[in-house]
Amino acid sequence: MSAYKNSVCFNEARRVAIFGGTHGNEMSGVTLVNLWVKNSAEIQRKGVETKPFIANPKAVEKCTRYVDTDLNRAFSPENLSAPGGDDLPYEVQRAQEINRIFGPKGSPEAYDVIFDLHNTTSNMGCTLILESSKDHFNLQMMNYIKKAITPASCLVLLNEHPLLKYSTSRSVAKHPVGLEVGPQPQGVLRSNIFEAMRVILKHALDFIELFNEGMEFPPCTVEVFWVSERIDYPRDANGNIIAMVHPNLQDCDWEPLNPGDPMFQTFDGKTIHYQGSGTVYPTFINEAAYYEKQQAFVTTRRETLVASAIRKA
Ligand SMILES: CC(=O)N[C@@H](CC(=O)O)C(=O)O
Ligand SMILES: [Zn+2]
Repeated sequence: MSAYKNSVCFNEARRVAIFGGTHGNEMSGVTLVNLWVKNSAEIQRKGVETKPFIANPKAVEKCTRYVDTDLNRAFSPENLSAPGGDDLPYEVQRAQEINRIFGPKGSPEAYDVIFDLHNTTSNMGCTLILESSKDHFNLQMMNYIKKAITPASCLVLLNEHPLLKYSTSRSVAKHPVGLEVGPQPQGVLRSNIFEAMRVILKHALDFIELFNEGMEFPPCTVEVFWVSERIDYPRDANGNIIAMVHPNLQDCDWEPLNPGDPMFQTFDGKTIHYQGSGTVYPTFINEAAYYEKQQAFVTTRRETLVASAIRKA
């Protein structure tokens, strides 16, 4: 039957959703999803039902990240089972609603794939975000997309960390995929960023169609950047920021940062150096939405993962 030994089987991915506006001020995803709600021809594929969906309509209306609390942190078991109805924060109510429509999270009824479209103010380019190093379906999808968009490139950020992982909107699906494209200011549309996002989605949906048609994908390797540490801005005793991202680091997402390299510049011009033990790859450098989260950037380690061959069950 299979051309490869140890091929991992997955069910066909028949139910796919594309979320835009999980954050209401990230305009590429909001705009693409609104377009596709009007006319979904571009995102339909044989044997797949793809649903475009505005995840946080109230935040989109106000062009703000969220109304009460960050929707992309709201899908914890506690929130999803919280009683309280109308008294709950808006985004917790919305998370419960999304979980009813696309989940329940962790159940066999859940959607197969959710693509969640985000923009960053950081100079990250095209970034696909995964939550598990063991999801061979998603790893194969990453390999397919990377090859398909050559000579353009996209990197894979793996957010699998006991403390830094958070409960995302897309985590409701069996195979959650984040797509983060930048740099783009909040509330702004840039054509290059919009088009880059659109192209990635096209290839991702092509992959799903091919998989459902029975194509087998041979074993491969995928380079990932594995989240390792959150770095906050230097602060005074009152919690106020006392330094900015150093000019040598600003916009240098994914470039190696070595012990001793400049990291921050204080308001009186002093340089603060990176004190880690080895080379890391910083990303989400100076992301606007992360000031409230006490995060100046996140460090990652570069690793090569092996993806097993996959085929449909
Ligand atoms: C800038 C931004 O919103 N980034 C996303 C990343 C993700 O989707 O995992 C977030 O913090 O929710
Ligand atoms: Zn976002």
